[in-house]
Amino acid sequence: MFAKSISSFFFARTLNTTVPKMMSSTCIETLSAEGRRDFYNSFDTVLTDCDGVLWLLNNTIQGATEVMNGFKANNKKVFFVTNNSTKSHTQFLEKFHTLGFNALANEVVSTSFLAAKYLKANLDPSKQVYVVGSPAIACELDALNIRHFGVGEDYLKTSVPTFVENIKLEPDVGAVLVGFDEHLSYPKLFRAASYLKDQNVLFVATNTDESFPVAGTGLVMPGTGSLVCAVQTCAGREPFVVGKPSSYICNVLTETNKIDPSRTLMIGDRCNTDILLGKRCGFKTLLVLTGVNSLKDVEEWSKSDNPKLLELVPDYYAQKLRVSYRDKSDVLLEDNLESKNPHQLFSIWFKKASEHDNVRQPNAACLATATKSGIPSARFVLLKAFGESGYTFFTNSESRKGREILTLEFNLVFLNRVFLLKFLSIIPTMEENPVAAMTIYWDALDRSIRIEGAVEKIDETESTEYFDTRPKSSQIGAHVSRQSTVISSRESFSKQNEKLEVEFAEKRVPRPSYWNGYKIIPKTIEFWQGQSDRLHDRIVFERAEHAAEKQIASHAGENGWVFYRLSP
Ligand SMILES: Cc1ncc(COP(=O)(O)O)c(C=O)c1O
Repeated sequence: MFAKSISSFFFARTLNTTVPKMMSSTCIETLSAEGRRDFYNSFDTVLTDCDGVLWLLNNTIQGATEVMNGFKANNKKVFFVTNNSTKSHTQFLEKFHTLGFNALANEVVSTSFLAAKYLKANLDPSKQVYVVGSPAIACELDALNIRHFGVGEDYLKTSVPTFVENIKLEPDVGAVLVGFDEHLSYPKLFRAASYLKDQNVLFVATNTDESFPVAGTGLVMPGTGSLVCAVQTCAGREPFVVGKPSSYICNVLTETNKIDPSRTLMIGDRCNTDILLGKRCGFKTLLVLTGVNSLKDVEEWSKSDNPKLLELVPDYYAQKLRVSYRDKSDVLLEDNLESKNPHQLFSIWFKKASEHDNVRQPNAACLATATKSGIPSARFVLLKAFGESGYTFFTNSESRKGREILTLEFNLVFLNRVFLLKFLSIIPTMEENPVAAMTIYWDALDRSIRIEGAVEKIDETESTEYFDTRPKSSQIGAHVSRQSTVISSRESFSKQNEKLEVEFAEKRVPRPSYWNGYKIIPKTIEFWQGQSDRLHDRIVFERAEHAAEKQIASHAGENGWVFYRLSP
């Protein structure tokens, strides 16, 4: 039978990502390949949030490393911006490397680092900092020679009145810095509020993330925002926040880097920190749905007329970070083609398309035919088998394509005088031109394959065998439809269908003689792959004898094929 039957692919495939439409956010995953390319080329700097975008706790979110490393490989400037103050710069860098991200020290921006930087610039050097926070903050303050105290346990060991009687405040505190502190206690709040009573004491907070969902548990982890709020309430003052959504981060980044806001993308999972930062700084914003906020949140905000909520709506959203563009290193090179036999290469590409969630019908192929005088026509058919012996599709031989690809077998019949009259009564003019071109395009993969060659009718027993495997409704349809002829109405056609359904209810439906399989015997097979920078790849396989005739400089393929590259 068929060299490689692909019948298993054609019925059962459904698109399993149904992405709702929104008024003001664009879903990246539903953009065309061209649209994704335009999006990809619209920025050259990327700021990404970490937790919820790149990882969840200590586990990388699948696809994130490829995307981030791909940005860098494509010469995009990348900054990893996290509100998490519980790790020092060095600890973050270690985490990035352990999880496979190619991060450099100057690309990692954490709030412990930002807070230390802010205090270095604004604190009187003779003063010290009271820290409600983690050892990571202490580490960053040490690195900039800023004196500090307060990190660690400080629990109430006596009654409150005794504590109040005995408390001693340090005389030279110039700032109170609040970050994530697992030892937050009444004495710490007491001290912080008391230092902040002096309006000259700076009040700095790393970030204000309220809480985090603990994935799959229903638990809520209080974030630094709740600690900051406690201090803020008793101190009666608002802090200066260094973390997202404060644009302080951008001031720091632009000190040493040239950043064009209109060509910068901010990626995040939380809208009131990540997306808001992007909006405030004039960046493009992309929300990924792997963390805090959901599409439902965004949909609600988009409908609101509250400007504060509308500001949280991202420009783009995606289910997750994944490679939807092509990395510069992912090019088709003559030396590393997955096969030098075009049929095998077709098979490899076809398998990939078939396994892709967003390719609904991998075997839909546009078939172009032409009349003898060269008038072209094209339509989609389903490719049912492929391989060395040809690329097979089935059709009604009396349809327009059927008449145009009228094969040698019909021509011989044509020479027979008896059949001549019968034949001419079906086809008034001679239209045959038994060559065809077939093009497949897989948008989700940004790949296309073009096949050109002579067309042959396949053996009738093969057509019957395949016809017998089709659903009964399709078999009856083949009898009802005199393809490409004019019909008076849909109704008359449906009636005929109903009639045949009754007639064949208990019977096998025979293959109509005019329903046949055809195969293109490829002379050339071109493999096209889109590239983000528009330098697309085109590799053409051609039978060696034809290429030799044309004197094309080519590479040796397998099984009598050669291949060469065409300019895109
Ligand atoms: C204490 C703390 N603060 C802030 C964050 C938010 O980090 P990001 O800005 O990377 O989402 C986290 C995430 O784990 C955290 O644990």
